[in-house]
Amino acid sequence: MASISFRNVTKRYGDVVAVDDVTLDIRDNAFFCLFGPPLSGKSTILKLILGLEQPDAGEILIDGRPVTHVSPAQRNVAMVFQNLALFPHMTALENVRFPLVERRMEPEHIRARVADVTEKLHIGHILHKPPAQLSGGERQRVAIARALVRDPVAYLMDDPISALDARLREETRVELRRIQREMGKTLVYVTHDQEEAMSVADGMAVFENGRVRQTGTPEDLYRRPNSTYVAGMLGAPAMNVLPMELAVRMQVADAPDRAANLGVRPENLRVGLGELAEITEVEPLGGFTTLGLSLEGTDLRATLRGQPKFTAGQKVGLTVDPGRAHFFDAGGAAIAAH
Ligand SMILES: Nc1ncnc2c1ncn2[C@@H]1O[C@H](COP(=O)(O)OP(=O)(O)OP(=O)(O)O)[C@@H](O)[C@H]1O
Repeated sequence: MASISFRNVTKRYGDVVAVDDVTLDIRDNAFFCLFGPPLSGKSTILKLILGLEQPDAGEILIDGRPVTHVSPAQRNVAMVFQNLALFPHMTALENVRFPLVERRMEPEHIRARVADVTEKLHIGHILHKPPAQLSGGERQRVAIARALVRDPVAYLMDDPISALDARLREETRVELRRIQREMGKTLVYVTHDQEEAMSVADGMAVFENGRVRQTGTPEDLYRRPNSTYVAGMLGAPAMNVLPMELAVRMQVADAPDRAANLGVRPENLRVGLGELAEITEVEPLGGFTTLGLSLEGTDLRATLRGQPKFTAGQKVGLTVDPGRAHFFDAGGAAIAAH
């Protein structure tokens, strides 16, 4: 079990600042997501935790102890590599046992550890098979079992399910959530998929260009983004952001004087009778419908429940759900409503 903290950590590769003055607290036993676009520094954070890279400045603590001079092996943090990293000539069981055999552990201890981990991962019935005879999801679980059998203090995953198709991804992330809870271990998980991060994480950090823009629970970040950047990264369709000159036409109350832009999530935009905006697109998605709207040339999106009877070309009125408006200053920082 372990908490992991970064204190003003910077890591450079030549002129590139991969991680820029990052301060971060990952609590013990958390499912913590590092979320951000490509090249924003997420994988470098994992390498720093593992000890494969050293920070140029700042300090990393595992369970409150600085680890700058602690070797990767002594840190006892496990990286769960993707399924390709399984040994193809070994059965699933031999793969899972491997880290313990390599450490010359007692056979009795190995048996007990392997039984415990394979039971929690529900892979007892496939242990006799070689990786080539396993499905993508099964291979992933065997890879996780091999990482966990060592009993690390925390485990790390770098975008582990991005190669799977959409349905398998959904199933696997539910499974990962269950495994993490049952193992009772800190999991640091890199993803660039906002839906994945929102659905599995108890805590997350949103990255931009090596910097942490905001940390919190997914719900916190969704409800109270500190900037247009974070607001735009979470939620699909993305939050609508429009200049206050336009927003006043929707009669938004409580706008602070400094507000330069209004942010409103598609599900908080009310579409009704009126002449304010024009519907440009109707996208029925079963349980809900997404509308494309044009407000004086600015494109907006609204998400409505069910399949309301709107058609493209129709004029409509727009208002914002009370208390659901976000305000941002000219630099994109969030400001509180009056
Ligand atoms: N070994 C390295 N040598 C030089 N530059 C590197 C090295 N590793 C990472 N970088 C650079 O550091 C920055 C951050 O990269 P990193 O891989 O941490 O981002 P990421 O958010 O994990 O991206 P992705 O989602 O694409 O994996 C990038 O500009 C990258 O090119």
